[in-house]
Amino acid sequence: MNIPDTVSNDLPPGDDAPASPEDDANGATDSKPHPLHRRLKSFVKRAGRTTDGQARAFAELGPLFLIPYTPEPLDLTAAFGGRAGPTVLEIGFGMGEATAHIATVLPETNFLCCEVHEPGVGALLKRIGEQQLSNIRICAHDAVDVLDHMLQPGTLAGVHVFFPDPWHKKRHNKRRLIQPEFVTKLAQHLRPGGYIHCATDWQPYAEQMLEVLAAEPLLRNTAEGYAPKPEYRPLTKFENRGIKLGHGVWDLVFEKRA
Ligand SMILES: C[S@@+](CC[C@H](N)C(=O)[O-])C[C@H]1O[C@@H](n2cnc3c(N)ncnc32)[C@H](O)[C@@H]1O
Repeated sequence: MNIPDTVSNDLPPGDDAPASPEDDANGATDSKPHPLHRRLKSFVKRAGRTTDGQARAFAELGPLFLIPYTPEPLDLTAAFGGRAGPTVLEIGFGMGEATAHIATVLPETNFLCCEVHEPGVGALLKRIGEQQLSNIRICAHDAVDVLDHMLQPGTLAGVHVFFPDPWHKKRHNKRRLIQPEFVTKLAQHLRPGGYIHCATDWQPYAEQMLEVLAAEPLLRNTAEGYAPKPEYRPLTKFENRGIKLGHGVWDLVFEKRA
């Protein structure tokens, strides 16, 4: 199926958008929440126009590939049309370029992919149609809720977190996805031998990732320090642009201990 597009909406992935209390629908503002009750809010919804092609993909493919968020355990095999297979959770796929590539090179794996940016969801649906992908399902919802309410501990074969919002400013660092409590939660949801693969082009965040992942007792590093880029992860347009500007990229791959 080839769904034509009319307007390119291949925006660079979201960056350090200013956070304000109004952005924060659930009230996790910068104003002193109790640390034990602070809820991770790792994104600010970006504006963005859904193209005609993306809208068509929503209408035609949404019913087949979108998993609605409900705070109840998800039957993963049923969600993938009866296809039992290892399931990888991707958090924040942006426009889905890497996601679609990886789903093609790892056809036996089921990918449950979370993204809150609507044009990105449309873009991935469009790629699913164009590339005839059957091993992706999308939950257009906060991955923190999905993990908390829809996924069972010990079930995931892997977690992909590629170029998560870096939240550069010190006072926004707490919005970073890769921080101790969330990594513990991710590790608990992995099956033994399952992996977490993170990548970033922001060195201070890479350093934080390495420190936090290495400190999680359920995990072990598959490399000494940063990992070589696994073959399945493609160099995206965004990453190539960065590399041309001389920016570094750091991959981290940690495995759940048996
Ligand atoms: C900087 S972009 C990177 C996108 C993509 N992984 C890439 O490499 O191009 C980070 C994305 O993560 C999404 N995101 C951040 N927190 C999220 C969450 N808790 N649940 C789902 N998506 C999230 C944002 O909407 C944004 O599109």
